[in-house]
Amino acid sequence: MASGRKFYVGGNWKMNGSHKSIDEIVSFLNAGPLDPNTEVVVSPPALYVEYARKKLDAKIAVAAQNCYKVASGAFTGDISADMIKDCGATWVILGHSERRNVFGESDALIGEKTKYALGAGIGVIACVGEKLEEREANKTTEVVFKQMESIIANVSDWSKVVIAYEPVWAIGTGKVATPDQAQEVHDQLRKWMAQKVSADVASKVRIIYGGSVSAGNCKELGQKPDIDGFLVGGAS
Ligand SMILES: O=C[C@H](O)COP(=O)(O)O
Repeated sequence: MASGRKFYVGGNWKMNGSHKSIDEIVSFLNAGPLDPNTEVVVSPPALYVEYARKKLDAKIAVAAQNCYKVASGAFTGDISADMIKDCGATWVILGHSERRNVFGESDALIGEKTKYALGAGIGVIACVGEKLEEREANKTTEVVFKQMESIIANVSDWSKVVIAYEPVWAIGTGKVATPDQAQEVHDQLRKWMAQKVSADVASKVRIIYGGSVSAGNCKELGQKPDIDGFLVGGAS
């Protein structure tokens, strides 16, 4: 971490949890102590967003894991940014690799969702990342920049966006990117942002890393100058 960007740590619980397990995590988190220089956000499944929000201390923010691109309508099974806000959460994760690769979400749809969520007053954790075969074919930046194009075209307020670089090959595999591998992509992303958006936005936007982050490896990763936090799955 460097240059005044507040460290950001998100816990993405994915499709896991119950009232009982959430109660346990909430008591642990509420008991703290939390570093006041770190923004902490937890992301329960949608059904538990409001429950977690009501139980957690105000110093811990809540994020939904996904939402659709409009306020309401005939979209069975989905939720909107307006509903997330109504339930007291302030962030949404969009473009997670599981949404892209399991549910087939496109860059264009993720861009539209980003635009709508920001407009509705919800912050966006925008996820990008390459698959193993793309990294092995030296296409990491090509892939990540393409995913980013649809996001930057839809951002109205960069102070409400956190970028999560999550190499797909590192997610849930125990195969964490080395601090140098992650730093390299974060640095390239920040330079790309400086060119495509502005030097000011590039210097202020938080770029967090996700993919097999644990208590054991987070310290070394977090010391890299362009790693501004984490999106943690299993370990959260
Ligand atoms: O959103 C979190 C990422 O998918 C990382 O998951 P993981 O920590 O289980 O590898």
